Amino acid sequence: MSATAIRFDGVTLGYGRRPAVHHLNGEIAASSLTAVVGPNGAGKSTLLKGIVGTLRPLEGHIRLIGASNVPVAYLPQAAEIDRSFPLSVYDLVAMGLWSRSGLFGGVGRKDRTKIEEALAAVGLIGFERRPISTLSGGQMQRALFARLLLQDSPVILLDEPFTAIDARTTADLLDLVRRWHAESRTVVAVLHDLDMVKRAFPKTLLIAREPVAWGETQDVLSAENLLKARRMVEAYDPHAHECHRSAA
Ligand SMILES: Nc1ncnc2c1ncn2[C@@H]1O[C@H](COP(=O)(O)OP(=O)(O)OP(=O)(O)O)[C@@H](O)[C@H]1O
Repeated sequence: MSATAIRFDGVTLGYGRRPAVHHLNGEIAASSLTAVVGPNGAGKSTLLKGIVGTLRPLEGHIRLIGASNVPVAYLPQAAEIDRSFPLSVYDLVAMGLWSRSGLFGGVGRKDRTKIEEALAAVGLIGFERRPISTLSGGQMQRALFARLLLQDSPVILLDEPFTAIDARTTADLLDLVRRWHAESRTVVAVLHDLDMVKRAFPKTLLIAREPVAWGETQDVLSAENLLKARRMVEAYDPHAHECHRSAA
């Protein structure tokens, strides 16, 4: 696994001309396990979309350092996934191989073994033929984690992966996150459960439209920083079109 860092240079991300996240400079270290936290509307999902590349920065650059042309594995928020699409669990999980084999690469014997291993790792053996529309929220999240396993990417981004998921499923999926970290992948997760962040995520980026604190989790999650983040989001003018502050 080639260790990959994520570098931000003067990054502003937004929609139209409206900035949602700005003044972002720094690096998510290769092989680190980082939580992104902040109040609602702080720009956490926007940041992940910028790293994946579905949202291009209005200013500045986001670069992956260490891996060239490797697709980032990305789990969007559950609300963004269309579950009415007629797809079986097996096919959903197999899609994880597309980034490597291509859409029309076909699924060979080795691939079938990998798919079965991924289904076993998330406890979904026996669910292969089930349409995804019939899965519970937790089962769907297990299937999506199996797809991430097959993507085998050095960079994995998770947007609120444990929201509305029961304790057992959360524990199982958190074990996979720990496994990815042990394999030296760079893992970034948007989370709201600060107790979980303190327990399981060594690094944290606290944002409120711009970075408030970034570093060791125990330093970042101080009462003072959390209050500052809340006030910054509350004070933010949603109608502002441009930011006149220097990006430095
Ligand atoms: N597609 C979009 N078009 C226009 N504005 C958007 C779009 N997506 C997000 N925004 C705005 O960008 C800002 C940041 O949103 P974002 O979803 O990144 O926040 P978040 O920190 O992930 O919030 P939450 O914790 O509620 O999921 C918000 O003001 C939001 O309304």
